[in-house]
Amino acid sequence: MKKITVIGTGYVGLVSGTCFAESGNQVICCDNDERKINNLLQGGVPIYEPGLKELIEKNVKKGTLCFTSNIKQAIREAEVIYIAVGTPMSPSGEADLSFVEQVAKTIGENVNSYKVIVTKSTVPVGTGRLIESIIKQHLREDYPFDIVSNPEFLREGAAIKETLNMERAVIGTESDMAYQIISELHQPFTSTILRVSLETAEIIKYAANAFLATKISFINDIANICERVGADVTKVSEGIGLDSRIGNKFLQAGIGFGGSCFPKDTAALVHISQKCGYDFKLIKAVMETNEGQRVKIVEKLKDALGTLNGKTISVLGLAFKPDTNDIRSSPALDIIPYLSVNGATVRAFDPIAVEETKKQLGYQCLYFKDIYETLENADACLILTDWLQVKHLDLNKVKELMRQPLIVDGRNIFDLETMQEFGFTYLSIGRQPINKGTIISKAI
Ligand SMILES: NC(=O)C1=CN([C@@H]2O[C@H](COP(=O)(O)OP(=O)(O)OC[C@H]3O[C@@H](n4cnc5c(N)ncnc54)[C@H](O)[C@@H]3O)[C@@H](O)[C@H]2O)C=CC1
Ligand SMILES: O=C(O)[C@H]1O[C@H](OP(=O)(O)OP(=O)(O)OC[C@H]2O[C@@H](n3ccc(=O)[nH]c3=O)[C@H](O)[C@@H]2O)[C@H](O)[C@@H](O)[C@@H]1O
Repeated sequence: MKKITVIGTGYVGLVSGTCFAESGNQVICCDNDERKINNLLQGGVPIYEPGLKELIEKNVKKGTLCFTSNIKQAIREAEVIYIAVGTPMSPSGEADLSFVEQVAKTIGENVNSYKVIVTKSTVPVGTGRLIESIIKQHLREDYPFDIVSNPEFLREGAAIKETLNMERAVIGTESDMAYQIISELHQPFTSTILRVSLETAEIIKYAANAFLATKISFINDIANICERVGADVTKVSEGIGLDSRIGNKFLQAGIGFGGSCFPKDTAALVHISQKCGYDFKLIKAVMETNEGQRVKIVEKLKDALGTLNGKTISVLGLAFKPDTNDIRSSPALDIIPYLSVNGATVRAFDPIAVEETKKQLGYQCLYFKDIYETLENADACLILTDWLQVKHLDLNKVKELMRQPLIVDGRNIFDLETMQEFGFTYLSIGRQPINKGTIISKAI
């Protein structure tokens, strides 16, 4: 049992802290956002993540998990301190380290015994050393401490499952004692623990995200070729994915990657490489392809409708992917304002991300939690997130509700034969259009 303080109670901090409590440690999750902490103290959970609420309730009840905005006190009580604050993209594309630096200073000022200080936030190479020097600068007395990089690989929507059963833990540190402590913390979650240097651990995180982003842009480029040559990208994914050297994951073509990490981390990696004098052309191309996918889907829609002006468009999905209410860098945030500015009325559906989207887009669209209500009298349906509710749509009902049966699908949810059978005009990614140019408007 270790006393752990997690600084930053967001997606990563809250999930990690809760899972460390579940595996038998005494955990304090702290944050400088008092509203967030008050909400947690009152039993609320600021994010939607399957299984999280139950695990928080269980561990709070057991007394192994608590929340506070008194960060100084939480630092003093800890043996292990996890830094899990945000590292957002700055306007230049670089990772903004101001939250990390601020936390390092507060840690330095409050260290009162030996502590292991672990970075879980995704940070550019060299940040571990920077944290070490900031802490040293602010120490009140000459207390010993060790620095560790322990990057996070969880996926939103599967965060609890993937933390309790992680595929691997990467621990970057020079200290044998710190390695011992952090590897013991991970033993309940995985037997695959890789010990590396601080710098190697930091770059492993960026390399992992950049590689996954590359797979997505690669298949999207192949999808764009498929459209031109009459092939089907879903079959191409299957065909190449059967090769165990390639694997079938992250080969789903569509509107490209969103979320709080791939866009930010690919941009940060470009800066990391520039800083060390390397021109990482591949990752720049990955980003360019990704941006192009959002434009392409809107072009397909415009092309099918003739004009956006005066049209009613039902957008299905606001979150950047299913099972999360996270809308950071979600395609919907770019696409809805574009449709609206160009004269369309947008009716948007999402099962859980409506409140978050309202905060950003306000009344640029009408919001619905009922998927069928969203589709009433629509000239087109635009699928942006592969929610289960979208996959399970009753297509007969959809056809009845819409003004004309036009679906533009950014996630390749339906098979072409089904859409042909139901008589939709169906435009997807990397596959042949169905009934293009034959939309028949219903008289209403
Ligand atoms: N969201 C994800 O799925 C993953 C995120 N990461 C990385 O983990 C880090 C955190 O990401 P998220 O949890 O998504 O961010 P988040 O924005 O959800 O949470 C960060 C939290 O840190 C708090 N904070 C900021 N400054 C603080 C300070 N000085 N003192 C105390 N608290 C402070 C904020 O109030 C916020 O609650 C980022 O570096 C991200 O790249 C890594 C893997 C997965
Ligand atoms: O560093 C992070 O924050 C995390 O980033 C991603 O996790 P996440 O952003 O939660 O979501 P993913 O499931 O990876 O999806 C990212 C985006 O790629 C898109 N995607 C994913 C897979 C695919 O085949 N095609 C595709 O377009 C998704 O729709 C989504 O917009 C990584 O998968 C995690 O390992 C990592 O820890």
